[in-house]
Amino acid sequence: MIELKNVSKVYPNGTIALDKVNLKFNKGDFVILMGESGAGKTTLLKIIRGDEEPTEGTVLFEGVDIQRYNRTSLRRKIGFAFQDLTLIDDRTVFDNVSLPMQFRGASFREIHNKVEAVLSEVRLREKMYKLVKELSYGEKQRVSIARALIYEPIVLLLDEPTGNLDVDTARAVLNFVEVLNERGTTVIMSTHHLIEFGNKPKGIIKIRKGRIVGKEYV
Ligand SMILES: Nc1ncnc2c1ncn2[C@@H]1O[C@H](COP(=O)(O)OP(=O)(O)OP(=O)(O)O)[C@@H](O)[C@H]1O
Repeated sequence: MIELKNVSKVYPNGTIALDKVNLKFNKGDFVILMGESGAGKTTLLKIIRGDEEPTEGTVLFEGVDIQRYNRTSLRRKIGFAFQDLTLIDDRTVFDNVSLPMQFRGASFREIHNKVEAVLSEVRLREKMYKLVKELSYGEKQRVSIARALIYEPIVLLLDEPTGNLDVDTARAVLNFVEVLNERGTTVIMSTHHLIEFGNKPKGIIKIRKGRIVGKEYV
């Protein structure tokens, strides 16, 4: 469903973040991108979401060049939670999670029901009306994932979802993501450390200095 063909990304300052990357992701995959800091993981995720344009090569989503794919439907189909979280600290959890739906002009009832359901999934239902700045980092991480799930995306991109989390919270987040994957969501997740979780084999893609240096299953 997602295919990268000979994708390179050179930032304006000359940094080669990705170098001739060829990858294929299929529906229902659970793929972990592993690589050191600066390897190009975030850049790869941004390119898959169409947020960064490759300098060379193409990305196909459902067979269509992602740069030509309708932006709104792309945003709905590909949910993401990036490292920097981009949450609004002095707004409630409810506001943060519902923002994408508010932009779409959904009714309050529709928004409320959906937000409540998604927050229950990430076990944050009771924090719905708390301000984001009152939450722990692990809770913020889950708010960010909840927001990514509001449209029931078919692909979920997670950039270091367990970074800065203690082992138990990290495992809880990963278990939840695994449940989503079992329900059919394609998951592509970056990390630089691997925490053991679940039984289903995961594809691991190793990336170093912008190049794919290994593919395996664990
Ligand atoms: N906007 C940008 N402008 C210039 N260089 C950039 C930009 N974003 C990233 N880079 C550079 O591109 C390379 C890849 O960065 P990227 O953020 O994709 O790595 P990463 O593997 O996600 O690292 P981390 O694990 O630290 O998040 C790095 O050398 C980085 O400094």
